[in-house]
Amino acid sequence: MVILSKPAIEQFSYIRNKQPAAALFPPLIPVVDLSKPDSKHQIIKACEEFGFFKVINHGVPMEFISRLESEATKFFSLPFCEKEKTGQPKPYGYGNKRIGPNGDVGWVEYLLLTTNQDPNISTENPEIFRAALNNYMAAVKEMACEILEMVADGLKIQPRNALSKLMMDEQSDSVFRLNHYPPCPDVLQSLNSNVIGFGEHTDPQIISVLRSNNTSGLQISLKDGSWISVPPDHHSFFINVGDSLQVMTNGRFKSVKHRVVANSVKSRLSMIYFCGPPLSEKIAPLPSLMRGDQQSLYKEFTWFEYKRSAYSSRLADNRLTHFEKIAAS
Ligand SMILES: C=C1C[C@]23C[C@H]1CC[C@H]2[C@@]12CCC[C@@](C)(C(=O)O1)[C@H]2[C@@H]3C(=O)O
Ligand SMILES: O=C(O)CCC(=O)C(=O)O
Ligand SMILES: [Fe+2]
Repeated sequence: MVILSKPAIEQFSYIRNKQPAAALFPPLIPVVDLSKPDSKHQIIKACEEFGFFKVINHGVPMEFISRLESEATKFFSLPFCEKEKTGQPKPYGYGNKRIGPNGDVGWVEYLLLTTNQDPNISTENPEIFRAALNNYMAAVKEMACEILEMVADGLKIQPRNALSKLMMDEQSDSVFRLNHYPPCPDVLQSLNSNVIGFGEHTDPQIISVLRSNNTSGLQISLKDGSWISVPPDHHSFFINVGDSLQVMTNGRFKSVKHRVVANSVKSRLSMIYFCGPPLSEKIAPLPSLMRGDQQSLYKEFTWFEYKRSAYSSRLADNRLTHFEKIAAS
């Protein structure tokens, strides 16, 4: 049995201030069936209202998903000293509890990988892990590309690949993350508060494509500041609008604030493909979305500049505000 001393208990973050609870009947998370002809309109609506939606009939073979899940489970079950051999996430590698370089602490361990280089994961059979990763990432990338083309279509942006080409570019700075949230011992879950698995934040990229096992924990924040739990569904994917897409739509879409709370019984395993543009890409509202003399709400910046700023500010900060033009008073 593991006995946790008081200082060890105190180092984790809890949800202290209870935000307004979502209404008695919280809104249902939009579900987009990618095989339906009107899915682009549903995507636009969901991006405007929630910055978040679930996709079904996505075309990613269940076999690819299960294989990667099983490889990731094997990896996270290794003793710490084995996992550590993968190297720290500087920027890519194995991380434990410290979420990113800022000292934010979560009840989580993870592998952070780049999507355009074979990773060096320390497992018994790295070749099998790599093959599972490559199959999964290629299929998810294709689906993400299709979704971004539907977004462009739905917004009447020309050409259709104006958004998708950024993540399809050879130089795209996309990242892939495997998160493992072990069951959190009850001693850490004090009355009325939950241990944080991953602190609240928005994803800085264009969109993120998330798949998890059947364990709950993911929550999204609604426009009124309340939080709702996302019912897990291991057959589907969840799409987050990221900060970059908020800027490219000049604020018409909002990036979704989300977090993960620890579960006391089951472990949660999530795999997330973060679709990023090339580092040198200018992140700015798409010209075809700007009507008449409409101005950009944001200053000019590149993905490199935004990423640097996101990594140096703390998780919960509304980091896009540094890039907003100050409204004339
Ligand atoms: C505290 C952190 C940890 C960061 C950077 C910084 C703020 C936002 C985090 C994320 C969140 C989305 C995925 C990720 C890969 C990203 O791009 O931004 C994460 C990154 C990391 O895990 O390194
Ligand atoms: O693990 C999850 O379900 C979400 C984690 C997350 O938001 C992230 O890694 O950016
Ligand atoms: Fe996230």
